[in-house]
Amino acid sequence: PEYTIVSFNIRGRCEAARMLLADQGLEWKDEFVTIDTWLQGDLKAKAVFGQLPVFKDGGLTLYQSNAILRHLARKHGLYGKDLNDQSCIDMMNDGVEDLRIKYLQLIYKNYEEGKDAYIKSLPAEFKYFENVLGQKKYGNGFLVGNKISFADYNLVDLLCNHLVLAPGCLAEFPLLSAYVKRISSRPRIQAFLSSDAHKNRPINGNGKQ
Ligand SMILES: N[C@@H](CCC(=O)N[C@@H](CS(=O)(=O)O)C(=O)NCC(=O)O)C(=O)O
Repeated sequence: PEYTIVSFNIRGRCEAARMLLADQGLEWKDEFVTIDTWLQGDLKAKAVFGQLPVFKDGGLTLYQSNAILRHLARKHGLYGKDLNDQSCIDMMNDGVEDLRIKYLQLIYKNYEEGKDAYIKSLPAEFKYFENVLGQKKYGNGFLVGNKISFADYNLVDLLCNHLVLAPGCLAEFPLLSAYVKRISSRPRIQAFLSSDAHKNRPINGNGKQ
Protein backbone atom coordinates (compact mmCIF):
# COMPACT_ATOMS: atom_id res chain seq x y z
CA PRO A 1 0.00 0.00 0.00
CA GLU A 2 1.12 3.59 -0.60
CA TYR A 3 0.65 4.58 3.04
CA THR A 4 2.69 3.48 6.04
CA ILE A 5 2.11 4.48 9.66
CA VAL A 6 5.13 4.09 11.95
CA SER A 7 4.06 4.29 15.59
CA PHE A 8 4.13 2.55 18.94
CA ASN A 9 1.74 -0.38 19.09
CA ILE A 10 -1.09 1.68 20.59
CA ARG A 11 -4.15 3.50 19.27
CA GLY A 12 -2.76 6.80 20.56
CA ARG A 13 -2.52 9.69 18.14
CA CYS A 14 -2.84 7.52 15.00
CA GLU A 15 -6.18 5.76 15.54
CA ALA A 16 -8.11 8.69 14.04
CA ALA A 17 -6.02 8.41 10.85
CA ARG A 18 -6.55 4.63 10.78
CA MET A 19 -10.32 5.20 11.17
CA LEU A 20 -10.20 7.73 8.32
CA LEU A 21 -8.29 5.34 6.07
CA ALA A 22 -10.60 2.43 6.88
CA ASP A 23 -13.73 4.52 6.29
CA GLN A 24 -12.37 5.72 2.95
CA GLY A 25 -11.53 2.18 1.85
CA LEU A 26 -7.82 3.00 1.74
CA GLU A 27 -5.01 0.52 2.47
CA TRP A 28 -2.12 1.21 4.78
CA LYS A 29 0.74 -0.64 6.47
CA ASP A 30 1.34 -0.36 10.20
CA GLU A 31 4.96 -0.53 11.35
CA PHE A 32 5.05 -0.83 15.13
CA VAL A 33 8.11 0.36 17.04
CA THR A 34 8.88 -1.29 20.39
CA ILE A 35 10.10 0.79 23.30
CA ASP A 36 13.43 -1.07 23.14
CA THR A 37 13.94 -0.14 19.48
CA TRP A 38 12.91 3.43 20.24
CA LEU A 39 15.35 3.66 23.14
CA GLN A 40 18.21 2.75 20.80
CA GLY A 41 17.77 6.31 19.56
CA ASP A 42 18.27 6.10 15.76
CA LEU A 43 14.57 6.67 14.93
CA LYS A 44 14.29 9.47 17.46
CA ALA A 45 17.42 11.13 16.09
CA LYS A 46 15.92 11.13 12.59
CA ALA A 47 12.47 12.35 13.70
CA VAL A 48 11.88 16.02 12.87
CA PHE A 49 10.57 16.65 16.40
CA GLY A 50 12.13 13.59 17.98
CA GLN A 51 8.80 11.79 18.21
CA LEU A 52 6.46 9.25 16.61
CA PRO A 53 4.17 8.83 14.64
CA VAL A 54 5.72 8.98 11.20
CA PHE A 55 3.53 8.77 8.11
CA LYS A 56 4.94 7.73 4.75
CA ASP A 57 3.14 8.56 1.51
CA GLY A 58 5.41 7.45 -1.33
CA GLY A 59 8.45 9.74 -1.07
CA LEU A 60 6.85 11.98 1.56
CA THR A 61 7.72 11.46 5.24
CA LEU A 62 5.40 13.35 7.59
CA TYR A 63 5.48 13.78 11.39
CA GLN A 64 2.80 15.39 13.59
CA SER A 65 -0.49 13.51 13.86
CA ASN A 66 -2.64 16.50 12.92
CA ALA A 67 -0.52 17.28 9.86
CA ILE A 68 -0.99 13.63 8.84
CA LEU A 69 -4.78 14.00 9.21
CA ARG A 70 -4.78 17.22 7.16
CA HIS A 71 -2.61 15.64 4.46
CA LEU A 72 -5.06 12.76 4.09
CA ALA A 73 -7.98 15.20 4.17
CA ARG A 74 -6.55 17.24 1.28
CA LYS A 75 -5.89 14.12 -0.76
CA HIS A 76 -9.23 12.45 -0.14
CA GLY A 77 -11.80 15.25 -0.10
CA LEU A 78 -12.24 15.38 3.66
CA TYR A 79 -11.64 19.08 4.08
CA GLY A 80 -15.08 20.59 3.35
CA LYS A 81 -16.45 22.18 0.18
CA ASP A 82 -14.57 25.52 0.19
CA LEU A 83 -12.01 27.69 1.97
CA ASN A 84 -14.42 28.72 4.74
CA ASP A 85 -15.19 25.06 5.46
CA GLN A 86 -11.47 24.29 5.58
CA SER A 87 -10.91 27.03 8.15
CA CYS A 88 -13.89 25.95 10.25
CA ILE A 89 -12.67 22.36 10.12
CA ASP A 90 -9.22 23.52 11.27
CA MET A 91 -10.90 25.38 14.13
CA MET A 92 -12.81 22.26 15.16
CA ASN A 93 -9.71 20.06 14.95
CA ASP A 94 -7.80 22.50 17.13
CA GLY A 95 -10.61 22.16 19.68
CA VAL A 96 -10.29 18.38 19.51
CA GLU A 97 -6.51 18.67 19.96
CA ASP A 98 -7.01 20.86 23.04
CA LEU A 99 -9.15 18.15 24.63
CA ARG A 100 -6.75 15.40 23.50
CA ILE A 101 -3.87 17.20 25.23
CA LYS A 102 -5.90 17.40 28.46
CA TYR A 103 -6.77 13.70 28.16
CA LEU A 104 -3.13 12.71 27.55
CA GLN A 105 -1.98 14.87 30.45
CA LEU A 106 -4.35 12.91 32.71
CA ILE A 107 -3.32 9.52 31.31
CA TYR A 108 0.44 10.00 31.37
CA LYS A 109 0.96 12.49 34.18
CA ASN A 110 -1.86 12.42 36.71
CA TYR A 111 -4.12 9.38 36.32
CA GLU A 112 -4.73 8.14 39.87
CA GLU A 113 -4.95 11.55 41.53
CA GLY A 114 -6.57 13.42 38.65
CA LYS A 115 -9.13 10.96 37.24
CA ASP A 116 -12.16 12.03 39.32
CA ALA A 117 -11.63 15.75 38.79
CA TYR A 118 -11.00 15.19 35.07
CA ILE A 119 -14.25 13.24 34.67
CA LYS A 120 -16.10 16.01 36.54
CA SER A 121 -14.63 18.56 34.10
CA LEU A 122 -15.88 16.70 31.01
CA PRO A 123 -19.44 18.15 30.75
CA ALA A 124 -17.96 21.64 30.30
CA GLU A 125 -15.65 20.30 27.58
CA PHE A 126 -18.32 18.26 25.79
CA LYS A 127 -20.83 21.12 25.90
CA TYR A 128 -18.78 22.99 23.27
CA PHE A 129 -19.06 20.15 20.79
CA GLU A 130 -22.73 19.54 21.64
CA ASN A 131 -23.43 23.21 20.85
CA VAL A 132 -21.59 22.95 17.53
CA LEU A 133 -23.65 19.94 16.52
CA GLY A 134 -26.80 21.78 17.62
CA GLN A 135 -26.08 24.59 15.16
CA LYS A 136 -26.02 22.22 12.20
CA LYS A 137 -28.79 22.93 9.74
CA TYR A 138 -28.14 19.44 8.44
CA GLY A 139 -29.54 17.90 11.59
CA ASN A 140 -26.36 17.55 13.61
CA GLY A 141 -24.59 15.50 10.96
CA PHE A 142 -20.94 16.51 11.18
CA LEU A 143 -18.82 19.19 12.83
CA VAL A 144 -18.71 21.26 9.65
CA GLY A 145 -21.05 21.14 6.67
CA ASN A 146 -22.93 18.04 5.58
CA LYS A 147 -20.04 15.71 4.93
CA ILE A 148 -17.43 14.03 7.08
CA SER A 149 -14.06 15.70 7.59
CA PHE A 150 -10.82 14.66 9.28
CA ALA A 151 -11.91 16.56 12.41
CA ASP A 152 -14.87 14.17 12.77
CA TYR A 153 -12.64 11.09 12.80
CA ASN A 154 -10.38 12.80 15.32
CA LEU A 155 -13.27 13.74 17.63
CA VAL A 156 -14.98 10.34 17.38
CA ASP A 157 -11.70 8.58 18.22
CA LEU A 158 -11.17 10.84 21.23
CA LEU A 159 -14.77 10.43 22.43
CA CYS A 160 -14.48 6.64 22.12
CA ASN A 161 -11.43 6.83 24.40
CA HIS A 162 -13.45 8.92 26.86
CA LEU A 163 -16.26 6.35 26.84
CA VAL A 164 -13.69 3.83 28.08
CA LEU A 165 -12.43 6.22 30.77
CA ALA A 166 -15.96 7.24 31.86
CA PRO A 167 -18.66 5.03 30.26
CA GLY A 168 -21.63 7.34 30.91
CA CYS A 169 -19.87 10.56 29.99
CA LEU A 170 -21.99 11.33 26.93
CA ALA A 171 -25.36 10.47 28.54
CA GLU A 172 -26.42 14.11 28.98
CA PHE A 173 -25.31 15.04 25.44
CA PRO A 174 -27.90 13.61 23.03
CA LEU A 175 -26.41 15.15 19.89
CA LEU A 176 -22.87 14.07 20.73
CA SER A 177 -23.85 10.50 21.66
CA ALA A 178 -25.99 10.19 18.50
CA TYR A 179 -23.04 11.59 16.50
CA VAL A 180 -20.60 9.01 17.91
CA LYS A 181 -23.09 6.18 17.34
CA ARG A 182 -23.85 7.34 13.79
CA ILE A 183 -20.23 7.70 12.72
CA SER A 184 -18.90 4.60 14.48
CA SER A 185 -21.65 2.54 12.84
CA ARG A 186 -20.62 3.55 9.30
CA PRO A 187 -19.97 0.07 7.83
CA ARG A 188 -16.21 0.35 7.33
CA ILE A 189 -15.68 2.08 10.67
CA GLN A 190 -17.80 -0.52 12.41
CA ALA A 191 -15.67 -3.24 10.79
CA PHE A 192 -12.49 -1.42 11.81
CA LEU A 193 -13.63 -0.92 15.43
CA SER A 194 -14.59 -4.58 15.74
CA SER A 195 -11.32 -5.81 14.16
CA ASP A 196 -8.82 -7.67 16.36
CA ALA A 197 -6.12 -5.24 15.17
CA HIS A 198 -8.03 -2.36 16.76
CA LYS A 199 -9.33 -4.22 19.79
CA ASN A 200 -5.91 -5.69 20.65
CA ARG A 201 -4.17 -2.30 20.47
CA PRO A 202 -4.07 -0.58 23.85
CA ILE A 203 -5.36 3.00 23.81
CA ASN A 204 -2.29 4.50 25.48
CA GLY A 205 1.35 3.55 26.03
CA ASN A 206 1.22 3.14 29.81
CA GLY A 207 -1.72 0.73 29.97
CA LYS A 208 -3.96 3.36 31.56
CA GLN A 209 -7.35 4.16 30.01
N1 LIG B 1 2.53 16.62 18.52
C1 LIG B 1 2.96 15.27 18.23
C2 LIG B 1 3.12 14.53 19.54
C3 LIG B 1 3.73 13.16 19.32
C4 LIG B 1 4.02 12.40 20.58
O1 LIG B 1 3.68 12.84 21.69
N2 LIG B 1 4.66 11.24 20.38
C5 LIG B 1 5.00 10.33 21.47
C6 LIG B 1 4.33 8.99 21.21
S1 LIG B 1 2.63 9.01 21.41
O2 LIG B 1 2.38 9.36 22.81
O3 LIG B 1 2.06 10.03 20.52
O4 LIG B 1 2.17 7.67 21.06
C7 LIG B 1 6.49 10.03 21.43
O5 LIG B 1 7.08 9.97 20.38
N3 LIG B 1 7.07 9.78 22.64
C8 LIG B 1 8.43 9.29 22.70
C9 LIG B 1 9.43 10.41 22.84
O6 LIG B 1 8.99 11.58 22.91
O7 LIG B 1 10.65 10.08 22.89
C10 LIG B 1 1.92 14.60 17.32
O8 LIG B 1 0.78 15.06 17.33
O9 LIG B 1 2.28 13.66 16.59
